[in-house]
Amino acid sequence: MATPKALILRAPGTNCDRETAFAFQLAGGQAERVHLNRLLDQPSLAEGFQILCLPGGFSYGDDIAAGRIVGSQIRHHLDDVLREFIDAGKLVLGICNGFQILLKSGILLPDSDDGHPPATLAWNESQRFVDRWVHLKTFGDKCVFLKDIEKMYLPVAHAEGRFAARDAAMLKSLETAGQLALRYTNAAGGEAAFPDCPNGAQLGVAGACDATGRVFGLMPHPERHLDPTHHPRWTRGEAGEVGDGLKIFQNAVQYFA
Ligand SMILES: NC(=O)CC[C@H](N)C(=O)O
Repeated sequence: MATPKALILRAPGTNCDRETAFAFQLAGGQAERVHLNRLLDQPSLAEGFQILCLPGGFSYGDDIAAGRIVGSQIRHHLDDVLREFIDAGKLVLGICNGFQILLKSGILLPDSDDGHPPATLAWNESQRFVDRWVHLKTFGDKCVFLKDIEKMYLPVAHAEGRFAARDAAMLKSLETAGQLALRYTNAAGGEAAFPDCPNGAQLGVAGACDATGRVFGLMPHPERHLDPTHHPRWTRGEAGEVGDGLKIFQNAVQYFA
């Protein structure tokens, strides 16, 4: 098919939309930044795109909770549009604030029977905004965006990133289903304690996908490690040939090849 097009959905306070659009272009796709109000006004706009991406930032100033307001807008006004998008075999990616939105909207994980989300991203255990580079490891092969990726080194920058399922049974069922696809590790690839796990997430979860593997949210920022020179120690020869984050965008674009 023709080059896939990514809709980068931005809202007041989004601050990673340009970098994210650039990432999709670098990966061989096309990208257009679309304001949430435009999509609310004209939901059929989504039909012209194959990928929908919610980028990072502080949408609506993180008021009430990070991602809550855009999450509610989607829940009440765009749920059908996104469901149709996903049912058509298309891809949805949420980065950091986008991951928070995907969980709060019920798009990534369907609500439990009592109408509440089965998992959320709570305040970091430290109660502080954490901004650092983290080691990551993938689990299973369900997630389309993580195809052929084993590990990555990416930056995180968030205050509300602690993945928490509502109870142990839910956590277990997500784990068994292979949906807890991305986890923090220490530098040796082992289990991560603070600060390698920057937020106290259950099982060190850094990213999760839906049951189809085509909807994925992650706390780290792949768009901030596209080029080897983004690596904090590239001058010491520690970076690879390309930035670790690029592969996620390439996987999305190549999915439609
Ligand atoms: N980088 C981001 O997207 C930050 C997300 C959100 N504003 C938080 O601090 O948790």
